[in-house]
Amino acid sequence: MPLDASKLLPPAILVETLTKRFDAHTALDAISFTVPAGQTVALLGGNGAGKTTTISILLGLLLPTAGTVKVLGYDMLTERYRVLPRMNFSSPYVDLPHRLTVRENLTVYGHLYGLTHLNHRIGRLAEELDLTGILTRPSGNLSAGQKTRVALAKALLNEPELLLLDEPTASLDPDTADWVRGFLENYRARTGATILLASHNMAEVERMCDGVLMMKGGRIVDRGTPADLLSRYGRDNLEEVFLDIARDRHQTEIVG
Ligand SMILES: Nc1ncnc2c1ncn2[C@@H]1O[C@H](COP(=O)(O)OP(=O)(O)OP(=O)(O)O)[C@@H](O)[C@H]1O
Repeated sequence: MPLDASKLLPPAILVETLTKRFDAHTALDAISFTVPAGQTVALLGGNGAGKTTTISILLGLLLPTAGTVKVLGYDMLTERYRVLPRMNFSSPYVDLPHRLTVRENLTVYGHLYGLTHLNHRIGRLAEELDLTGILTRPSGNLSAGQKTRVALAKALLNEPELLLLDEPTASLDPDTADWVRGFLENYRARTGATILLASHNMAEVERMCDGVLMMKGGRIVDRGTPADLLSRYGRDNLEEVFLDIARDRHQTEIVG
């Protein structure tokens, strides 16, 4: 039987009893989950469920109130510097400086990662992501689809082993969104990278993800493969499962 290398690696993400409070508000309430190396896992949940807070803590942008976060085997509180070069993220809510051209932005980020052969790397990503014609355009003047492709190029500059994506296809037309999903699937197949994505698009999650973490009110209220969840809730698609969870219609009421 062939050996599955991912089983020999530490989980890409290990989160134990992670809590985040903003003053009196508990945004994350002692959540625990694992993302095995090489898998694509979705964080799902309604507005305010805690998805962005989780991703921000995984990136080291927010400090947890309590709990443990290990990324690629290292503690994010004490050994962040070891893992940051091996991970990256993309979010439609984080804009690149508007006045810098696309090439200038990618160059600045490439230097932050200490990358060598940066022009070659930018040229290659520009070809893959169809950016060659807009490298000299100011980043502030791009369409949503172009901005998403530039943000992905930024996220892939260091060829990350772990990619965190906050709503990777938000505000894209169906054709561009489909292209982005295909691109990410190819990236994962080529590099063996792990992807954690927050999404409101259930079809995207069914297509791309091995695992789903359903969040609500700062807790993980259900989890499993998309197929597990469909069968447990007796539903045909994840959108219906999502609505069942959002509206507190429990599996037992639906199935049994
Ligand atoms: N800096 C902050 N200060 C105070 N409260 C915050 C802060 N950041 C997030 N919150 C609160 O924490 C909760 C979780 O927010 P978070 O942004 O993680 O949700 P989300 O699941 O990403 O939602 P959405 O789908 O709307 O992006 C929300 O109630 C939010 O108002």
